[in-house]
Amino acid sequence: MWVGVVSLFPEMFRAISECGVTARAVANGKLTLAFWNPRDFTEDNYRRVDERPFGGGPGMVMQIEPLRRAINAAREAAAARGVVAPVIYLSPQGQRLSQADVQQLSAAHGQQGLILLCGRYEGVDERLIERDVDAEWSIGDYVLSGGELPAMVLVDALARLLPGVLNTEASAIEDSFTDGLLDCPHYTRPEVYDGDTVPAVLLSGDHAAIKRWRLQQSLKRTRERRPDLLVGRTLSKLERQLLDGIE
Ligand SMILES: NC(=O)c1ccc(NCc2cccc(O)c2)nc1
Repeated sequence: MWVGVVSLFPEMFRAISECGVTARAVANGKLTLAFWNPRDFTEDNYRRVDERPFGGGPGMVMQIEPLRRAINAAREAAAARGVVAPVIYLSPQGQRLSQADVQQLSAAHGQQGLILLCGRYEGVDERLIERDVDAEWSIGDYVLSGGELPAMVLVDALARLLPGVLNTEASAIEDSFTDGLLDCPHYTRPEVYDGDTVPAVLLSGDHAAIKRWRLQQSLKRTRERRPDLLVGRTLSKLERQLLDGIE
């Protein structure tokens, strides 16, 4: 998967290109990150990328031209690789991103690519969004100092869905729970910690019982913490029984 990033702080992305699962995906060529800094596409001596907002008010707004030039450079690089890459803008005004959306984005663009536009300051001139942005996404209802962290969140979530990035066993587990439920509790050694034991079923070796227990825990945890996730969800007969506490 090829991801073009338009950002004033490309060095921030070392957090995913140099650490963990995403770093391995970059190292083995499953994920490619390429960067364009709007400041390199300025023409004035001060390399201006922002200006005061028309109509007054606090903060600054990112100007159209450096962003357009950076996006066009990213588009050319994508085209040179035969990749058609939509431009995604991360902002609090975007659609709330869910795992289902990540799966859809992965299915639609996972093998191709994306261009991620990271805003700073109070955001970008609306005319840039109208002309060049294909989709606007938000990772949550809070304001951050830039779109870089949301962009890394999206890249991380997409990278985990790429074939071979997670070991097959882990991704199988992930799939069974990312079908809209919260994850079950997890335990590992020691078996007893300061008097606290591990649920016996997990030590039983009865894989059917373990699978049932984990599903029941996910369902109960989801009902307790995120009942909204169960709204409109058709439960299987087994899920209904497990939720109602019938072992
Ligand atoms: N919730 C998010 O995905 C998110 C995204 C970006 C961001 N900051 C940069 C920015 C960008 C645009 C407008 C704006 O007001 C702020 N903060 C939060």
